[in-house]
Amino acid sequence: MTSTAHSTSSLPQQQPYSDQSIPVGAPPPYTAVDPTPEETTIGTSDDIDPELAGNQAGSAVDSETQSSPAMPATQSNLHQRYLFNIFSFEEAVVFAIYPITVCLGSLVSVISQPDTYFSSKRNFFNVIFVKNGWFWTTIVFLIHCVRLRISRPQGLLMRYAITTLWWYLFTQWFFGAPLMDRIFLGTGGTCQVGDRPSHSGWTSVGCRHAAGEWTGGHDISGHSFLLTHASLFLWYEILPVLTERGPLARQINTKIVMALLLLWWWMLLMTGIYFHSFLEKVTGWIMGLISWAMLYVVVPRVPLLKRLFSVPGV
Ligand SMILES: CCCCCCCC/C=C\CCCCCCCC(=O)SCCNC(=O)CCNC(=O)[C@H](O)C(C)(C)COP(=O)(O)OP(=O)(O)OC[C@H]1O[C@@H](n2cnc3c(N)ncnc32)[C@H](O)[C@@H]1OP(=O)(O)O
Repeated sequence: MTSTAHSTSSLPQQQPYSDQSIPVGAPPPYTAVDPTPEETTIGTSDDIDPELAGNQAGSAVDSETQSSPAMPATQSNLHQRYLFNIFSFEEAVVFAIYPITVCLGSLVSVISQPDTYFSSKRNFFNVIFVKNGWFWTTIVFLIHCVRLRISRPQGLLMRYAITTLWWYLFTQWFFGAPLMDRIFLGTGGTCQVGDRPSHSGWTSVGCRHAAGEWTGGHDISGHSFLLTHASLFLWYEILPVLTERGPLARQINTKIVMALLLLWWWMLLMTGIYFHSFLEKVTGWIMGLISWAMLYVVVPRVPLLKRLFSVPGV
């Protein structure tokens, strides 16, 4: 995600993603306006369809090795990065949304906790959407992907696989009980049925089935985790499309992704107001950063991994 300066005399149509409706030979919609010999593009060459890139995509231009010190000041400012070179401006904003929301929700909860539709665990959006949150995130991610024209989809599949794996290990199964339940039990938590610890209470799901009370340990907020984890994944996949402001950004597919992101944000705010302690929500948020940090912060800085995962926007 570093700013890139490609010599585009041989790469006239590099773009992060291609719209299938754009004819071959049409002007490149996702390159910087006012192209210069040192035109700036967003996206890895691995994502580019060779058809649209004039069969030059295979020549894998590495954005880090190609960064030109001679890049015009106006363009380099446009792609300025912040905080140890981790964030572009848009990424910093997206990243900040979630800790701010957790803090805001927690602040509201201290002031007052009004009884509303969303204070009920049985509310429609919780039961249908968040409780099946990875399913919906997957569907919406597919909706985003089907309109992209990507020459080598392995990177995209691997990014989804890693993100899914971390969700699975943390919330569903980690060689037995999921990580979030192991942390709860390891910090002194038990499943109390009546006044006795239950033997079926090795997982929060098992405890619920035994009509027990999951109590005593550090109960990391699964909602805080899932909503942060899924949102950062979707944001980082869609940001290159949004920041280019091309035709893809106006497609219904983009709007569907944004609608789910809005719902995830709202539900995180509700979690902030009505559920868990502040520390449990903060640790949920931190755990929700792990695969994002790996895929979108570490991977782009290791050339081999960067090529393997072809992270968009990098
Ligand atoms: C050219 C290509 C073309 C391709 C075309 C292809 C087409 C293909 C078509 C189709 C393919 C489809 C493929 C799909 C594949 C999908 C794969 C999957 O992913 S399947 C898995 C789905 N499973 C999930 O998604 C589970 C997600 N849920 C979880 O992980 C957990 O439930 C989690 C982490 C969300 C929460 O766990 P907690 O609820 O037990 O724990 P806490 O968050 O700590 O909450 C404690 C209590 O507080 C409430 N709470 C917290 N925040 C709340 C809030 N905001 N509102 C209400 N209640 C809240 C909770 O409800 C909970 O209550 P209480 O214990 O249940 O009674």
